[in-house]
Amino acid sequence: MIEINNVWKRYGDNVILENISATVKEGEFITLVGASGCGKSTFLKMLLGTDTASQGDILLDGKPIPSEPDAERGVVFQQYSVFPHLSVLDNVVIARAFEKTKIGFLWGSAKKAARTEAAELLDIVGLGHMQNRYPDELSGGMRQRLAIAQALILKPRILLLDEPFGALDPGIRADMHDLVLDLWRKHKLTVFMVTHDLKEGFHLGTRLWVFDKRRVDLQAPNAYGAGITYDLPVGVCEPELLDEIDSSLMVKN
Ligand SMILES: Nc1ncnc2c1ncn2[C@@H]1O[C@H](COP(=O)(O)OP(=O)(O)OP(=O)(O)O)[C@@H](O)[C@H]1O
Repeated sequence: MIEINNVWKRYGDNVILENISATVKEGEFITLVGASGCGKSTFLKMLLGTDTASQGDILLDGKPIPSEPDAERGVVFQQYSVFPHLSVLDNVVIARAFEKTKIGFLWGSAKKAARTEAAELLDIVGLGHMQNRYPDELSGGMRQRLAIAQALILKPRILLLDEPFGALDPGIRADMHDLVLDLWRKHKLTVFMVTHDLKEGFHLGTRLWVFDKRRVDLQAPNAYGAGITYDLPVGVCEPELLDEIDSSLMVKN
């Protein structure tokens, strides 16, 4: 489904990502971990289409990934991306409205259908009872549920999650894990999720990627970028390897 071929990303002389190659099948759930600033978000942006590779290519079903975001790729960021002046329900409806009309407004039966669909999704993410409330009345976990509902109303095949639960308490995070795993299975999504938490990476999904620099020049710290140093199936990792990765990330984070 997705082929990443010798992808490099540079900003000026600063090499961020270096020679990344990987193949991802439909339905995989990949968690990405790596030191702060190593280029995980940049990588997600290239999958989303808001940033482009400096070299190499990313193919989706054999074709270059579209250079603009589209409904195939839904995204949820750590920073809440909700509209404060709209109700919870309208925040989900507007995501559909922008997709359909570019001006973010629906009429008649299209509006009714979008409202029904949005209400169903809010039930699924556990916000059915908050439909008429406003974002500032929601907790952090609830706002992330809302952001997930906004992404899902576009029926994406690929869900990109950039540290979506980083700001949440551990108990709420566990609930969100269950939600994301449930949605992944039910909607047969392909998921890429950035996390700072290696344990979260090993708990969720099917495959863990560790981003790190393979080579370092102390005189020129920006001369080399990060690659995928570990590509591991989730759940079968030796505890020693987990410790090894954990300590290498702790040194750099
Ligand atoms: N538009 C840009 N122009 C120049 N440099 C950029 C730009 N976007 C990101 N960078 C740089 O690219 C590097 C990687 O940033 P990125 O946000 O991808 O890292 P990250 O691994 O997601 O970090 P964190 O875990 O802290 O969120 C950083 O050094 C950042 O300053």
